[in-house]
Formats: sequence, structure tokens, C-alpha cells
Amino acid sequence: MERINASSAASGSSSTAMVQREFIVKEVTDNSTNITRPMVIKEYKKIGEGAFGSVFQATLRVYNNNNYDSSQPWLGPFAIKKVPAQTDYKSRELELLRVTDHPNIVKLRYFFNYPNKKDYNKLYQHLVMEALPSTLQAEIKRYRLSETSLPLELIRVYAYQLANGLSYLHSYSIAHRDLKPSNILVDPQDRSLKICDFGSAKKLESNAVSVAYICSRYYRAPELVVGCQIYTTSIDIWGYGCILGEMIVGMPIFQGKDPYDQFREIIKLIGPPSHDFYSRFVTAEAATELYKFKGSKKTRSFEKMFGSVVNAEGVMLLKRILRYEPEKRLTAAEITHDEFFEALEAT
Ligand SMILES: Nc1ncnc2c1ncn2[C@@H]1O[C@H](COP(=O)(O)OP(=O)(O)OP(=O)(O)O)[C@@H](O)[C@H]1O
Repeated sequence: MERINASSAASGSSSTAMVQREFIVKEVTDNSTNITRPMVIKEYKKIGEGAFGSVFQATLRVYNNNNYDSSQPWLGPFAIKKVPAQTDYKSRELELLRVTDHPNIVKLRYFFNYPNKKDYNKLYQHLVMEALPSTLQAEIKRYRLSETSLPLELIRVYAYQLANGLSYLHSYSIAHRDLKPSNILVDPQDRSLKICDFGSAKKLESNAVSVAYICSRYYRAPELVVGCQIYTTSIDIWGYGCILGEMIVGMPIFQGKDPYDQFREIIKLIGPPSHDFYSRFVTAEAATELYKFKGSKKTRSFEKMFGSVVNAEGVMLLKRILRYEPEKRLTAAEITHDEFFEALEAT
């Protein structure tokens, strides 16, 4: 049934990449038709690695009782994300990817469960998604290495699409909860952008408790840093502001050395929070830690940090996003209408 490390060249749309593995899966579900049928999977190189799984480039073909039936075209290339399958509860990532449908959200094409290559007793969930050639993290790094920042026009194009994708998610109360440049796929050729990695995403109910320890440190909203468990989709808006800032300066704008030091970094740019913020969001445990930063002051300015790359509108947009109080941050829909995007060429 399975060939591993086959050295044949990939056919069809996947050019001459080396096939790492080829296998037949009896039950592959097509996400758009809901039809489940056997398919042949050809895996090529690994294109991503995360905390929970890995992502491979792959092509798929319908299996008609004969693996060599060449009348069936190879479909793809796709990106297959493999994570250990949940046995006792439904995978939120799969459930959310199944229902989302937006140009700025990565599209799920097929899904199936299949054992791990190294441990045949362990089932892995395979999410077959449309593949994009790069991430925003790689793009930011590429420009940093050439000692420039992303061109203003490109910042606008990406920032607009990111706000558009978030606006769609938030209209269904879905919080991504792990927004960061490596979870944003881009195609530098056509300048398209899609949000990926729904492994932490959740549909938030109002006033319901959710875990505070989510989201990567540099992109965590202040209310998460201080342990607040009742939060809204505006945690993603904070992350959005951090990413917009990072596109401008070429590196993360708040680089805390530990979870609470993150707060000190935030204070440096936006000053200390109000009493209202403390009384509404800070847990007793966090209050003890934050006491160490009593007297920390604002030492940076938005204008100095971002003004040389973006115009006054860009600086103003960041100021209206990076706010302590979640309800004072712009919403994703408001961001898409911000005057910073007025200069965007119609594409
Ligand atoms: N559809 C895709 N097309 C191209 N590359 C992808 C795609 N999906 C994921 N990747 C690549 O794989 C990497 C890891 O994917 P993803 O973030 O979904 O996995 P993860 O295990 O949740 O990672 P992490 O723990 O870092 O959040 C991405 O940063 C990206 O480089």
C-alpha cells in the first residue's frame, strides 16, 4: 500500500520535486462536496514545522482501484498539515476550517486521518489546504536582510487583506488567538495574503471564560499578559497592530524576555495603563509581578519608530490599535475603512 522515499519525480503540477512518500488513503473527504473516497497522496518536501505538527507539500489523485490509472489528474500542489488526531473531542481547527470561506483565509480542500509514518499506532489528522509560497515572516526577513523595510505600498496591500480576513472571522465571533507573521501566508508574486493555523482559534461567547495563556508572547494583547480570561476578538486586533508595526520596522516591536517583561516593553511605547485597566483585567498573581514595573515610563514615540516609513495616517492607525482597553481599539471592519488604505490602488 505504501512506498516511502520513492525516488520518482513528481508528475503533473508539482514539477520535478522529489517524492518523499506515496500512499493510498481509503477515506479522504472533499471539503467542498463532502464526498469521501479513496485517494493517492504524494508527499514532497516539508514546508513547515510547528509546535504540534509538520506541513508537507503534496499532490492528490482519485484512486480507482488502480494506482497507475493515469486518466485521473494529480491535483494540487497542496499543503498538508499533520497533527495528532483528537480521539476524545472534535478538532476545532478542522471544524473552523470546514466552515470558513473567504479570500484571505486559507482554504481547506480535503481532510483525512492516517497513521504516523514512524508510529503506525498513532493517528494523525491531515488537513489538505491550498498552498502559498511564503509567509509574512519570511517576507519581513527577506527585506530585513537586504537592509530595507517592506515598501509602503506592499505594507498597505498586506495590511488591508489581513484586516479583511480578520473582519470576516470576527463577524462570526471567531478569534484566531495566535496571530503572528509565521501564521500569515503570502504570495509575493500576486501579493495575496491568507491567514492560516487555526489550531488555537475559537468561537468566543460573550462573557465566557477562555484560557489566557494563548498567543505567542510578542503578539499577546495586554489583557492576556495580565491573565484576563474573559476577552474578546480584539485580542487579534492587538496582534494585528504588532504585525503592522513589524512590517514597518522589520522586527517584532515588543520583544519581552519573559511573559511579564512583555508588559514592560508595551509600556515603553504606549505608557503605563490606567487604573481602569488594572481594576478590570489584572489578576492578583499578575498584579504582584506588575508591581515590579511600577514607575516604568514611556520611552519611545510612535512617530520616531514608524514615521520614517509610513505617513501620518499609518502612525495614527497604529495609535488607534495599540490601546490597553480592548473596546478602544479599532475593530477589523473599521481598520479596512481607515484612511491609511485610501491610497490603495484598485487591484
Ligand atoms: N497552506 C499552507 N501553504 C504553505 N505553507 C504553509 C501552509 N500552512 C502552513 N504552512 C507552513 O507551515 C508552517 C506551520 O504551519 P502552522 O502554523 O499551521 O502549524 P503549527 O504546528 O500550528 O505551528 P505553530 O506551532 O508555529 O503555530 C507555517 O508557518 C508555514 O510556513
